[in-house]
Amino acid sequence: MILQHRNRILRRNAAIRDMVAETQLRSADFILPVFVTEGKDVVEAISSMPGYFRRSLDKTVEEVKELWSLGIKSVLLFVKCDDALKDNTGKESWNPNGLMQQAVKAIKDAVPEMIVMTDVALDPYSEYGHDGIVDVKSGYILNDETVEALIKMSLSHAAAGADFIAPSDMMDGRIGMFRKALEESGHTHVGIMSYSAKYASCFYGPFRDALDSAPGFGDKKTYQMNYANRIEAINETLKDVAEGADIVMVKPAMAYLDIIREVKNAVTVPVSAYHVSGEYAMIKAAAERGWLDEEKAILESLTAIKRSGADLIATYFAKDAVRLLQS
Ligand SMILES: NCc1[nH]cc(CCC(=O)O)c1CC(=O)O
Ligand SMILES: [Mg+2]
Repeated sequence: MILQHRNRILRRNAAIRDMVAETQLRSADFILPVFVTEGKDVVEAISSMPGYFRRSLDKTVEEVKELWSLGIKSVLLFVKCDDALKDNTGKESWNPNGLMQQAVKAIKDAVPEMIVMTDVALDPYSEYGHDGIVDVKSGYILNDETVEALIKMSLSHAAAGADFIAPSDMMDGRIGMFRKALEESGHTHVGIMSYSAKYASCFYGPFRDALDSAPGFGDKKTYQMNYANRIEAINETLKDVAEGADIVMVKPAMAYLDIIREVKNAVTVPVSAYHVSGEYAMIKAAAERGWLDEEKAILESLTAIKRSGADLIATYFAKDAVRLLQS
Protein backbone atom coordinates (compact mmCIF):
# COMPACT_ATOMS: atom_id res chain seq x y z
CA MET A 1 0.00 0.00 0.00
CA ILE A 2 1.11 3.55 -0.60
CA LEU A 3 -0.37 5.72 2.14
CA GLN A 4 -0.36 9.52 2.27
CA HIS A 5 -0.31 9.56 6.04
CA ARG A 6 1.19 7.18 8.54
CA ASN A 7 0.05 8.61 11.85
CA ARG A 8 1.88 5.89 13.75
CA ILE A 9 5.25 7.42 12.75
CA LEU A 10 4.85 9.86 15.65
CA ARG A 11 4.14 7.01 18.08
CA ARG A 12 6.96 4.66 17.07
CA ASN A 13 9.11 4.96 20.20
CA ALA A 14 9.20 6.71 23.54
CA ALA A 15 11.54 9.49 22.42
CA ILE A 16 9.34 10.41 19.46
CA ARG A 17 6.18 10.20 21.56
CA ASP A 18 7.76 12.46 24.14
CA MET A 19 8.92 14.91 21.48
CA VAL A 20 5.38 15.43 20.21
CA ALA A 21 3.56 15.22 23.56
CA GLU A 22 1.11 18.12 23.80
CA THR A 23 0.68 18.14 27.57
CA GLN A 24 3.29 18.03 30.33
CA LEU A 25 2.65 17.88 34.04
CA ARG A 26 4.93 20.01 36.24
CA SER A 27 5.24 19.99 40.02
CA ALA A 28 4.20 23.66 40.02
CA ASP A 29 0.82 22.61 38.60
CA PHE A 30 -0.27 20.98 41.82
CA ILE A 31 -2.08 22.26 44.86
CA LEU A 32 -2.12 19.78 47.73
CA PRO A 33 -5.13 19.76 50.08
CA VAL A 34 -3.99 19.49 53.70
CA PHE A 35 -6.26 18.49 56.61
CA VAL A 36 -5.43 19.96 60.01
CA THR A 37 -6.86 18.74 63.31
CA GLU A 38 -6.55 19.75 66.99
CA GLY A 39 -3.95 18.28 69.33
CA LYS A 40 -0.27 17.46 69.38
CA ASP A 41 1.64 14.67 67.69
CA VAL A 42 -1.54 13.51 65.96
CA VAL A 43 -1.53 11.74 62.59
CA GLU A 44 -4.94 10.19 61.92
CA ALA A 45 -5.79 7.91 59.04
CA ILE A 46 -8.97 8.61 57.06
CA SER A 47 -10.66 5.30 56.32
CA SER A 48 -12.28 6.35 53.04
CA MET A 49 -9.03 7.99 51.87
CA PRO A 50 -6.35 5.31 52.30
CA GLY A 51 -2.87 6.80 52.51
CA TYR A 52 -4.25 10.21 53.50
CA PHE A 53 -4.11 11.78 56.96
CA ARG A 54 -5.33 14.49 59.28
CA ARG A 55 -2.47 16.00 61.25
CA SER A 56 -2.11 18.25 64.26
CA LEU A 57 -0.31 21.55 63.74
CA ASP A 58 3.15 20.29 64.73
CA LYS A 59 2.87 17.34 62.35
CA THR A 60 1.42 19.56 59.63
CA VAL A 61 4.45 21.82 59.80
CA GLU A 62 6.79 18.81 59.48
CA GLU A 63 4.78 17.60 56.50
CA VAL A 64 4.80 20.99 54.79
CA LYS A 65 8.59 21.20 55.08
CA GLU A 66 8.81 17.83 53.37
CA LEU A 67 6.34 18.92 50.68
CA TRP A 68 8.46 21.94 49.89
CA SER A 69 11.57 19.80 49.59
CA LEU A 70 9.72 17.52 47.18
CA GLY A 71 8.82 20.48 44.97
CA ILE A 72 5.21 21.06 46.00
CA LYS A 73 4.73 24.80 46.16
CA SER A 74 1.12 25.20 47.16
CA VAL A 75 -1.13 23.84 49.91
CA LEU A 76 -4.87 24.25 50.36
CA LEU A 77 -5.78 24.15 54.04
CA PHE A 78 -8.88 22.61 55.61
CA VAL A 79 -9.48 22.19 59.32
CA LYS A 80 -11.48 19.70 61.34
CA CYS A 81 -13.23 21.78 63.94
CA ASP A 82 -14.13 20.56 67.42
CA ASP A 83 -17.88 19.75 67.66
CA ALA A 84 -18.19 22.01 70.72
CA LEU A 85 -17.18 25.02 68.58
CA LYS A 86 -19.76 24.41 65.84
CA ASP A 87 -22.89 26.56 65.70
CA ASN A 88 -25.16 28.21 63.14
CA THR A 89 -23.15 31.44 62.88
CA GLY A 90 -19.78 29.91 62.03
CA LYS A 91 -18.10 32.38 64.38
CA GLU A 92 -15.20 30.04 65.17
CA SER A 93 -14.21 30.47 61.52
CA TRP A 94 -12.99 34.02 62.13
CA ASN A 95 -11.41 33.41 65.53
CA PRO A 96 -7.97 35.01 65.14
CA ASN A 97 -6.53 32.16 67.22
CA GLY A 98 -8.58 29.44 65.55
CA LEU A 99 -6.97 26.32 64.16
CA MET A 100 -6.95 27.62 60.58
CA GLN A 101 -5.41 30.94 61.54
CA GLN A 102 -2.75 29.17 63.64
CA ALA A 103 -2.02 26.77 60.80
CA VAL A 104 -1.50 29.58 58.30
CA LYS A 105 0.92 31.34 60.65
CA ALA A 106 2.82 28.18 61.54
CA ILE A 107 3.25 27.17 57.90
CA LYS A 108 4.29 30.63 56.75
CA ASP A 109 6.79 30.80 59.63
CA ALA A 110 8.27 27.41 58.76
CA VAL A 111 8.23 27.69 54.95
CA PRO A 112 7.65 31.34 53.99
CA GLU A 113 7.69 30.68 50.26
CA MET A 114 5.00 27.99 50.37
CA ILE A 115 1.81 29.31 48.74
CA VAL A 116 -0.85 28.98 51.42
CA MET A 117 -4.47 28.84 50.29
CA THR A 118 -7.32 28.61 52.77
CA ASP A 119 -10.75 27.10 52.40
CA VAL A 120 -13.51 29.65 52.91
CA ALA A 121 -16.91 28.11 53.68
CA LEU A 122 -18.78 27.46 56.91
CA ASP A 123 -19.29 23.68 56.72
CA PRO A 124 -16.47 22.64 59.10
CA TYR A 125 -17.87 25.15 61.62
CA SER A 126 -21.57 24.57 61.03
CA GLU A 127 -23.64 22.51 63.45
CA TYR A 128 -25.66 21.54 60.37
CA GLY A 129 -22.69 20.72 58.15
CA HIS A 130 -23.80 23.30 55.59
CA ASP A 131 -21.56 25.80 53.86
CA GLY A 132 -23.63 28.71 55.09
CA ILE A 133 -26.01 29.93 57.76
CA VAL A 134 -29.22 27.92 57.89
CA ASP A 135 -32.64 29.53 58.11
CA VAL A 136 -33.85 27.10 60.74
CA LYS A 137 -37.55 27.42 59.81
CA SER A 138 -37.17 26.62 56.12
CA GLY A 139 -33.83 24.82 55.99
CA TYR A 140 -32.70 27.28 53.29
CA ILE A 141 -29.08 28.42 53.32
CA LEU A 142 -29.13 32.20 53.69
CA ASN A 143 -27.01 33.91 51.05
CA ASP A 144 -26.25 37.42 52.22
CA GLU A 145 -25.92 36.57 55.92
CA THR A 146 -23.47 33.83 54.95
CA VAL A 147 -21.44 36.20 52.78
CA GLU A 148 -21.17 38.60 55.76
CA ALA A 149 -19.76 35.76 57.87
CA LEU A 150 -17.40 34.66 55.10
CA ILE A 151 -16.03 38.19 54.76
CA LYS A 152 -14.94 38.03 58.42
CA MET A 153 -13.50 34.57 57.84
CA SER A 154 -11.58 35.73 54.76
CA LEU A 155 -10.14 38.77 56.50
CA SER A 156 -8.95 36.65 59.41
CA HIS A 157 -7.18 34.31 56.96
CA ALA A 158 -5.59 37.30 55.24
CA ALA A 159 -4.49 38.71 58.60
CA ALA A 160 -2.93 35.34 59.47
CA GLY A 161 -0.88 35.50 56.27
CA ALA A 162 -2.78 33.48 53.67
CA ASP A 163 -1.63 34.07 50.09
CA PHE A 164 -4.98 33.09 48.58
CA ILE A 165 -8.42 32.61 50.01
CA ALA A 166 -10.33 29.83 48.30
CA PRO A 167 -14.08 30.21 48.73
CA SER A 168 -15.79 26.84 48.21
CA ASP A 169 -19.23 27.91 49.42
CA MET A 170 -21.04 28.83 46.16
CA MET A 171 -22.94 31.77 47.67
CA ASP A 172 -23.78 34.52 45.18
CA GLY A 173 -21.82 37.75 45.03
CA ARG A 174 -19.14 36.77 47.50
CA ILE A 175 -16.12 37.31 45.25
CA GLY A 176 -16.85 41.00 44.78
CA MET A 177 -17.51 41.42 48.48
CA PHE A 178 -14.25 39.67 49.41
CA ARG A 179 -12.25 41.73 46.94
CA LYS A 180 -13.71 44.94 48.33
CA ALA A 181 -13.09 43.87 51.93
CA LEU A 182 -9.49 42.86 51.15
CA GLU A 183 -8.87 46.21 49.47
CA GLU A 184 -10.44 48.22 52.30
CA SER A 185 -8.44 46.36 54.94
CA GLY A 186 -5.13 46.80 53.14
CA HIS A 187 -4.72 43.13 52.19
CA THR A 188 -4.16 44.13 48.61
CA HIS A 189 -1.74 41.27 47.88
CA VAL A 190 -4.14 38.48 48.85
CA GLY A 191 -5.56 36.55 45.91
CA ILE A 192 -8.90 34.85 45.44
CA MET A 193 -9.13 31.38 43.96
CA SER A 194 -12.85 31.00 43.47
CA TYR A 195 -14.62 27.69 43.33
CA SER A 196 -16.66 29.19 40.50
CA ALA A 197 -18.28 26.09 39.04
CA LYS A 198 -18.71 23.70 41.91
CA TYR A 199 -21.20 20.92 41.36
CA ALA A 200 -23.39 19.16 43.92
CA SER A 201 -21.47 15.90 43.71
CA CYS A 202 -21.44 12.53 45.42
CA PHE A 203 -17.69 12.49 44.91
CA TYR A 204 -17.17 14.68 48.01
CA GLY A 205 -18.16 11.83 50.33
CA PRO A 206 -14.69 10.87 51.63
CA PHE A 207 -13.80 14.54 52.25
CA ARG A 208 -16.86 14.89 54.47
CA ASP A 209 -15.65 11.84 56.42
CA ALA A 210 -12.23 13.45 56.74
CA LEU A 211 -13.60 16.67 58.23
CA ASP A 212 -16.72 15.27 59.84
CA SER A 213 -18.65 17.84 57.81
CA ALA A 214 -21.46 15.93 56.11
CA PRO A 215 -24.72 17.91 55.96
CA GLY A 216 -26.92 17.06 58.93
CA PHE A 217 -30.06 17.43 56.82
CA GLY A 218 -30.84 17.68 53.14
CA ASP A 219 -28.16 18.23 50.52
CA LYS A 220 -26.25 21.12 48.97
CA LYS A 221 -28.30 21.39 45.78
CA THR A 222 -29.67 24.89 46.51
CA TYR A 223 -26.17 26.33 46.28
CA GLN A 224 -23.91 23.87 44.43
CA MET A 225 -24.63 23.34 40.74
CA ASN A 226 -26.71 20.68 39.03
CA TYR A 227 -24.40 18.26 37.24
CA ALA A 228 -26.75 18.28 34.26
CA ASN A 229 -25.65 21.82 33.43
CA ARG A 230 -22.83 23.13 31.27
CA ILE A 231 -23.68 26.68 30.18
CA GLU A 232 -24.46 27.61 33.77
CA ALA A 233 -20.80 26.94 34.59
CA ILE A 234 -19.75 29.66 32.16
CA ASN A 235 -22.28 32.05 33.63
CA GLU A 236 -21.01 31.42 37.19
CA THR A 237 -17.38 31.68 36.13
CA LEU A 238 -17.68 34.88 34.10
CA LYS A 239 -19.44 36.57 37.02
CA ASP A 240 -16.66 35.57 39.41
CA VAL A 241 -14.03 36.89 37.01
CA ALA A 242 -15.95 40.16 36.69
CA GLU A 243 -16.11 40.40 40.49
CA GLY A 244 -12.35 40.02 40.79
CA ALA A 245 -11.43 36.33 41.02
CA ASP A 246 -7.72 35.79 40.30
CA ILE A 247 -8.09 32.06 39.64
CA VAL A 248 -11.29 30.16 38.89
CA MET A 249 -12.04 26.53 39.56
CA VAL A 250 -14.09 23.64 38.25
CA LYS A 251 -14.93 20.90 40.75
CA PRO A 252 -14.92 17.87 40.59
CA ALA A 253 -12.57 17.13 37.71
CA MET A 254 -12.75 13.74 35.97
CA ALA A 255 -16.48 13.71 35.27
CA TYR A 256 -16.32 17.40 34.31
CA LEU A 257 -13.54 17.60 31.71
CA ASP A 258 -15.96 19.15 29.24
CA ILE A 259 -16.67 21.94 31.73
CA ILE A 260 -12.97 22.55 32.33
CA ARG A 261 -12.46 22.95 28.59
CA GLU A 262 -15.43 25.30 28.20
CA VAL A 263 -14.26 27.43 31.11
CA LYS A 264 -10.69 27.52 29.81
CA ASN A 265 -11.97 28.79 26.46
CA ALA A 266 -14.15 31.43 28.12
CA VAL A 267 -11.72 33.16 30.49
CA THR A 268 -8.24 34.67 30.50
CA VAL A 269 -7.45 33.98 34.16
CA PRO A 270 -5.79 30.70 35.26
CA VAL A 271 -8.19 27.78 35.57
CA SER A 272 -7.86 25.21 38.31
CA ALA A 273 -9.62 21.89 38.68
CA TYR A 274 -10.21 19.99 41.90
CA HIS A 275 -9.57 16.27 41.61
CA VAL A 276 -11.71 15.49 44.63
CA SER A 277 -11.70 12.97 47.45
CA GLY A 278 -14.06 10.50 45.76
CA GLU A 279 -11.89 10.50 42.65
CA TYR A 280 -8.90 9.74 44.87
CA ALA A 281 -10.82 7.00 46.68
CA MET A 282 -11.90 5.31 43.44
CA ILE A 283 -8.34 4.94 42.20
CA LYS A 284 -7.10 3.83 45.63
CA ALA A 285 -9.83 1.22 46.02
CA ALA A 286 -9.34 -0.26 42.56
CA ALA A 287 -5.57 -0.30 43.01
CA GLU A 288 -5.86 -2.03 46.41
CA ARG A 289 -7.78 -4.81 44.73
CA GLY A 290 -5.25 -5.08 41.97
CA TRP A 291 -7.76 -3.91 39.38
CA LEU A 292 -5.84 -0.79 38.32
CA ASP A 293 -2.18 0.17 38.22
CA GLU A 294 -2.21 3.06 40.69
CA GLU A 295 0.77 4.98 39.31
CA LYS A 296 -0.49 4.78 35.75
CA ALA A 297 -3.99 5.76 36.81
CA ILE A 298 -2.63 8.82 38.64
CA LEU A 299 -0.57 10.06 35.70
CA GLU A 300 -3.29 9.40 33.13
CA SER A 301 -5.94 11.14 35.24
CA LEU A 302 -3.85 14.21 36.01
CA THR A 303 -2.63 14.54 32.43
CA ALA A 304 -6.23 14.31 31.17
CA ILE A 305 -7.30 17.04 33.59
CA LYS A 306 -4.48 19.29 32.40
CA ARG A 307 -5.14 18.46 28.74
CA SER A 308 -8.78 19.42 29.19
CA GLY A 309 -7.66 22.95 30.10
CA ALA A 310 -6.73 23.05 33.77
CA ASP A 311 -3.66 25.19 34.45
CA LEU A 312 -3.62 24.05 38.07
CA ILE A 313 -4.84 20.87 39.72
CA ALA A 314 -5.79 20.50 43.35
CA THR A 315 -5.22 16.81 44.01
CA TYR A 316 -4.59 14.40 46.88
CA PHE A 317 -2.13 12.70 44.54
CA ALA A 318 0.20 15.71 44.31
CA LYS A 319 2.92 14.02 46.36
CA ASP A 320 2.75 10.83 44.31
CA ALA A 321 2.69 12.82 41.11
CA VAL A 322 5.83 14.84 41.83
CA ARG A 323 7.64 11.63 42.79
CA LEU A 324 6.51 9.96 39.58
CA LEU A 325 7.53 12.96 37.50
CA GLN A 326 11.01 12.91 39.04
CA SER A 327 11.53 9.18 38.49
N1 LIG B 1 -16.99 23.67 51.37
C1 LIG B 1 -16.95 22.31 51.42
C2 LIG B 1 -15.94 21.61 50.59
N2 LIG B 1 -14.73 22.11 50.24
C3 LIG B 1 -14.08 21.10 49.50
C4 LIG B 1 -14.94 20.01 49.41
C5 LIG B 1 -14.73 18.70 48.75
C6 LIG B 1 -13.35 18.29 48.47
C7 LIG B 1 -13.19 16.86 48.13
O1 LIG B 1 -14.15 16.07 48.04
O2 LIG B 1 -12.05 16.48 47.95
C8 LIG B 1 -16.11 20.34 50.08
C9 LIG B 1 -17.21 19.38 50.25
C10 LIG B 1 -18.59 19.83 50.03
O3 LIG B 1 -18.87 20.78 49.30
O4 LIG B 1 -19.46 19.20 50.63
MG1 LIG C 1 -21.26 31.96 41.76
